[in-house]
Amino acid sequence: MDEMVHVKGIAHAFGEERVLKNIDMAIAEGEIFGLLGPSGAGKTTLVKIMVGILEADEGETWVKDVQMPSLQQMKVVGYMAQSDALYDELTAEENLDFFGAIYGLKRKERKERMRNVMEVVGLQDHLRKPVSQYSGGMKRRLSLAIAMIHEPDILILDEPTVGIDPMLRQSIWQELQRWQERGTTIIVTTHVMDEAEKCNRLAMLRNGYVIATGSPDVLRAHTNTTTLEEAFLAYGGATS
Ligand SMILES: Nc1ncnc2c1ncn2[C@@H]1O[C@H](COP(=O)(O)OP(=O)(O)OP(=O)(O)O)[C@@H](O)[C@H]1O
Repeated sequence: MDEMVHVKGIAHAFGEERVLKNIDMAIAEGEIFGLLGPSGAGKTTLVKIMVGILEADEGETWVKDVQMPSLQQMKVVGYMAQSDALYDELTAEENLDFFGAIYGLKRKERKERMRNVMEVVGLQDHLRKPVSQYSGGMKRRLSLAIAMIHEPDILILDEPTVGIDPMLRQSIWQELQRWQERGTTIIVTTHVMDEAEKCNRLAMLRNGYVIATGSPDVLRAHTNTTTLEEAFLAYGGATS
């Protein structure tokens, strides 16, 4: 199986604070890969480096054999940030159209995919509404739809289901699994254990270090624990 994302010896600091310390990670094509860790562990910083919007102080990041940051790889990656990057004064349809055009989609393609991704996130009836009238959860869902509009090979989602109700969260995960079946690689940050459970493999992060990597079953088996929470603690993941 091909490697989609390869991170080698990544280190990064903000001022004096060393946020990532010697991170190595390889993510294969078609995996759902989770970055699990408490707030401040460095998950967002790491995904920003993978996406290419932040350059690490040390190390290399490769996405499909191209070294990041790379403008060319923008079309390969769909990124959903933790804070929504939406145009409030535009409608959802106009936002999707704008981002679709940036990714080089033709008008007809944009129309078709718009409908499709808005159904995935349950917003098909709100296409014409200005984003300023969206709730926080609706904005999250629209951000996910935007990350998906160009059908990227790799979806990188930073806490995609925060603020989304359990029913919709479940249906979004089902859709992510369908995308995976079609070959999409999905990288997702979370601190929710039941979401981590849905990942094929996980990297557990704490204080800028990867403390363990493996499938949920392997991580539990290695630590002789029954839950991922217990496994995280057994690997030294106390949050204090
Ligand atoms: N732009 C920045 N400038 C200064 N410090 C930053 C910046 N971005 C992140 N940090 C710091 O880096 C550390 C790691 O932050 P990061 O957002 O990567 O963690 P996280 O694991 O994603 O946390 P959360 O789950 O709360 O999103 C934190 O201590 C944070 O304060």
